[in-house]
Amino acid sequence: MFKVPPIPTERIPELLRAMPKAELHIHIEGSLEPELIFALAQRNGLSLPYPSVEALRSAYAFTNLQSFLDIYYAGASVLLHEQDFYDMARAYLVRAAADNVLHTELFFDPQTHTERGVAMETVINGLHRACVDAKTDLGISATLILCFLRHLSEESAFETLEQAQPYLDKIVGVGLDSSEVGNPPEKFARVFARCRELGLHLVAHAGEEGPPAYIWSALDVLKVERIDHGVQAVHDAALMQRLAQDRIALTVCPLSNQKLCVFPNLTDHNLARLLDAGLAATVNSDDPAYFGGYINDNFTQVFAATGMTVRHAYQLAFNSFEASFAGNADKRVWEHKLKERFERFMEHDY
Ligand code: HPA
Ligand SMILES: [Zn+2]
Repeated sequence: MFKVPPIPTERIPELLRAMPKAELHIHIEGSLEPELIFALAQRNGLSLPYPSVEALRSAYAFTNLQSFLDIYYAGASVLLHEQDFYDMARAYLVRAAADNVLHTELFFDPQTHTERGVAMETVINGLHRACVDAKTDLGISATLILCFLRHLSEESAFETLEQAQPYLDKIVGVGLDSSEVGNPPEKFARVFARCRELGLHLVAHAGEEGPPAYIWSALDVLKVERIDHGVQAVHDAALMQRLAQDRIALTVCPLSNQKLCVFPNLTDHNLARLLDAGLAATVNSDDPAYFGGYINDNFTQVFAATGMTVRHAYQLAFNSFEASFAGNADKRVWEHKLKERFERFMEHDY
């Protein structure tokens, strides 16, 4: 185990921003800033039910997951053409590179678009082109994870998989998102089994608002490799043991949890408790345009609120590389860069 250098506490925010990291839980439609929503609406000749950027932004006051999802799907309705998807992903990737993100796995929700008559090809080609360009000119590696909307039917998920079939070389895996409570993982057992046969990686949102039982079934029925959110696992000791033993990563999103009232305050967040119990937790932004911050804001704010340590910082960044679906050669390079960055910090080199 890497011996973390004794970096002074007051330099932790700076360290958190500078350290290399991977982002594994980011809905690309949730990176759509109000300014870009308005620009795309204008470009596409659409009118919005808000008079200004400020009016739209001030509507971002959420009480739970559903209150957010309603406005999130409305925002995504300005995306029509391949270039729109490209521009959205490009804006996020530029922002992520500035936060020292070396690798990211972008969630996208095709049903939000195909239900409005936008072709799967338009969605995937636009996002994929942004990923290719980002590797070349930003030096950031980016891959795509197709998410099924769990409030829709199993039949719709199968139809979506069918539409994605010609583009499977452009996606690394599938996930499950949208309204959790009342839509348990079991509903998608067969479609996940099919995705597994196709060689795709599998993840699912579970235990954000839903019970530990949904995390168990994401693991045992869907056979996912990571759990998105998973913060409700602390209510089940046997589940905590299982997650720790199998090194199942949790992609935790502190500002999202705060904004959707999963925890009353950021000071109540259980991230340190998850790490201290030996779970492979990571920090992510979820929907940064809606929740008030990108990945570095998530890191600095949760550390400031809960008093986590340099050891936690190292562990979180290490976990993010380890839990990614990148190849082992890339992981070793990133982990080496991480160690080096921590060591250089001791020499006051920033
Ligand atoms: O945090 C989330 N949970 C479920 N679905 C979502 N879709 C975007 N963000 C989320
Ligand atoms: Zn999410």
